[in-house]
Amino acid sequence: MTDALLTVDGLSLGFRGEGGFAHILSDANMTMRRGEIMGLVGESGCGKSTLAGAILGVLPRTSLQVRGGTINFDGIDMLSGANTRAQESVRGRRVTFIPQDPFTSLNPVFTIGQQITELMKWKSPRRAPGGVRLPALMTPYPRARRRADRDQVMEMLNLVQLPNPERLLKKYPHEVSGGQRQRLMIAMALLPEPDLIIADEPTTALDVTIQAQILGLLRSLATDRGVAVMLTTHDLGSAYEICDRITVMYAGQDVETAPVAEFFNRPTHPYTAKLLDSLPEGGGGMTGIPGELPSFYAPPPGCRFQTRCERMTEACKQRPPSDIAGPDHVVRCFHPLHATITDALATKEASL
Ligand SMILES: Nc1ncnc2c1ncn2[C@@H]1O[C@H](COP(=O)(O)OP(=O)(O)OP(=O)(O)O)[C@@H](O)[C@H]1O
Repeated sequence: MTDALLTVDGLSLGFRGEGGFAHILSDANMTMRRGEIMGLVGESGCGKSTLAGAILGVLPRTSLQVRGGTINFDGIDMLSGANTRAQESVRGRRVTFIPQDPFTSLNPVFTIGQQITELMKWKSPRRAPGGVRLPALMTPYPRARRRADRDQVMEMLNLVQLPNPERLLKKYPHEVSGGQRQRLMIAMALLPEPDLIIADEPTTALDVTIQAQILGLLRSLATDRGVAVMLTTHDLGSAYEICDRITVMYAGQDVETAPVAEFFNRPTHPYTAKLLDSLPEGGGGMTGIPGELPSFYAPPPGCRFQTRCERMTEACKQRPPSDIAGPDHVVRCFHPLHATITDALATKEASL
């Protein structure tokens, strides 16, 4: 795909723990295009945050083992150990992050202003990449850049509709509300002028009336600025409101990817259909699919969803289904729910 900004291809990784090796992602794939909002949805524990963490490079190094696959951001291999300088120039600058809980991501002992100044010192779009590396305290922050950065901060705080930005910068994190903190997080994610924002359930910690405002703000700012957003969420209602495409994860694998209208009108993987059926009226969380996720320590050969699927056959037990692509619609299933995809499957299987 020519317009791909981020490509995750066949990513398999996990953690070594007391119970053995936990296969958290197994042959996971996803693509992000410039300027789009992609929803990454699925039940709790299916690997959404782990995939986000792998892209951001924040998974615990001591227990993490990458067993295969690639993450490519705009031509940069984000997994290679030989590429750390290029990766550093991407993380926090070209790829930024909005956390689930804005309170724990701000340091309680520094004012908001001090924390934004620190962010801009290192991640401002005016900071020249590369150069000589000095210890943090000796790294200069020239006055002219500091002034231009501050102007940009004020403009951004206005854009995210935070009143009295001058006063806000003097406050400590505990002195502002959850909604204001999350607006601040959106501002901080946008300030480096990234190409991609990873938003990991950015509204879960907020009051339900504030959630829609925050997501609407994220959508409009991202669209205005042409920034891609990867939104991990349990909430299919929110994904419907703001996403262009949706990828469904199940047990560490992407099982279906489709444009948002097609996703809701023609769910094609049996798991997606069950997810949509399980929605309480009016949208909301995902509960109520009988059965459990398979063990991460000993995932079944074949399809991961087999034990919960009414369409399961012998083939599903024996080998993993491959991705079958319709136009712009990818599903990992031997028995998809729609004829167009089934036809594609038949053609592909016949040609093997
Ligand atoms: N460092 C780690 N060591 C061992 N297991 C881990 C580690 N990090 C995550 N896991 C496990 O990986 C699985 C997937 O977790 P992950 O947080 O990626 O899922 P998720 O889909 O984002 O869930 P949620 O929606 O609840 O945040 C979980 O079972 C989790 O316990």
